Amino acid sequence: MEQKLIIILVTGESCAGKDYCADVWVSVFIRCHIHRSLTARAVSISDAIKREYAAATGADLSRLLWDRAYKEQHRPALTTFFQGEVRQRPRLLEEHFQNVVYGAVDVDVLLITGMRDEAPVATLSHLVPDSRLLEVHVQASEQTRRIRRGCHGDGDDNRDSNNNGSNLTALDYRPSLIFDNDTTGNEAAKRFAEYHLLPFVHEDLQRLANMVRQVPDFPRPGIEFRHVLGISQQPGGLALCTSLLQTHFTGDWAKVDAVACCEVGGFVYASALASRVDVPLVLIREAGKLPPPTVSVIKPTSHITSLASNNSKEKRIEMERDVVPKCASVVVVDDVLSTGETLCAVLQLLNEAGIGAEDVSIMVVAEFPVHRGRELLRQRGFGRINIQSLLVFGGA
Ligand SMILES: O=P(O)(O)OC[C@H]1O[C@H](OP(=O)(O)OP(=O)(O)O)[C@H](O)[C@@H]1O
Ligand SMILES: Nc1ncnc2[nH]cnc12
Repeated sequence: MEQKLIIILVTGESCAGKDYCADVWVSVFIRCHIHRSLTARAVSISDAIKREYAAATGADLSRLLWDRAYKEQHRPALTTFFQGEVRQRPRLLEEHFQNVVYGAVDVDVLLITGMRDEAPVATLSHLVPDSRLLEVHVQASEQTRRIRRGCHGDGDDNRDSNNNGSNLTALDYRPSLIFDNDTTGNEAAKRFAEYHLLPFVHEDLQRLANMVRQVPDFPRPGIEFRHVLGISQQPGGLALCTSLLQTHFTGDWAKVDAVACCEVGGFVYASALASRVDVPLVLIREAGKLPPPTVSVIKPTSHITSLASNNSKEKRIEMERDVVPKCASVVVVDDVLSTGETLCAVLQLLNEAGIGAEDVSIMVVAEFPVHRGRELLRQRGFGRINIQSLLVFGGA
């Protein structure tokens, strides 16, 4: 497969069925015929701490991994050990995550269970900048989980018992996808994977990626520029990109009131998409170009503009104040997400116009995780917004 590895973090409360679902999804990827032959594997990140605990205490590792009663006996000591390690090694999660990923360089799709940390895509994606990192949150009702707890284990581990109760309402961020795992059997999980996960390995995404020309040493030596806007200059490029933006959106276009975009790159893809889904545009321009009344905010320079020009400095952007009703549902579309400064400014501007983060989704054509845009958005209070990207690129 030419596309890079996809990493899916399968999260959720204990006994929601994370390990079960991860195994079902592995089999869906392996059997899918969209691609010639995909390899997929599920790995539990919490095995690492069990390994370290066994080495430190002499406990039997294979029984810790496979013998539920034995693991239960060791649970309090394992939890204390884990907490002590986290205190001494604040980057324990990153270390374990990287070890799991490096241990699976041979697979195309890696599913990681056993992770209970806040907003893992925002905090970890820069560590795997060439890969698409997704979080699928598996949830089940209290009653279902109680029944499952009685029947079988679900990879309950020290992270589970440490966790301060991550049900979705308590999450102050938004997982990429949510799977309701309340029914018995694997049919619903299979359908979920076919509908929501397989699109990420569809060849059309690779076709789109192939339309992005790489330009070495532009705009500065050492930068491998990806000409994302150039997709629209390729034969069929704009149509393909528009159709992928439409189909990859996890919301319902019928409930969207407007597509918002910031000049200049955003205008190209947002206009084509808005026309296709028949939704009006909200145009955001540099201050002084739109007629009053407007609202405006400061926009710091984007990553690429700050590299391109020595005297680049922040500007104001604005939109017409009454172009979209307050509390309307808005999808923000941009060509690139890199540092996230542009999207933060757009979200602040929408907020000035009466559109809160709860009514906004974001779609970008390409994301550069190395610049940690998702983390910036989260730190600025936009962590609950759904951000979807068609392409993921590493590099500077
Ligand atoms: O995440 P960020 O670091 O903010 O980068 C992303 C922004 O960079 C580019 O715009 P730019 O400001 O360079 O202007 P342009 O669209 O007019 O080229 C791109 O169109 C995005 O809007
Ligand atoms: N390498 C790159 N190419 C194009 N746009 C970018 N934005 C951030 N990094 C970029």
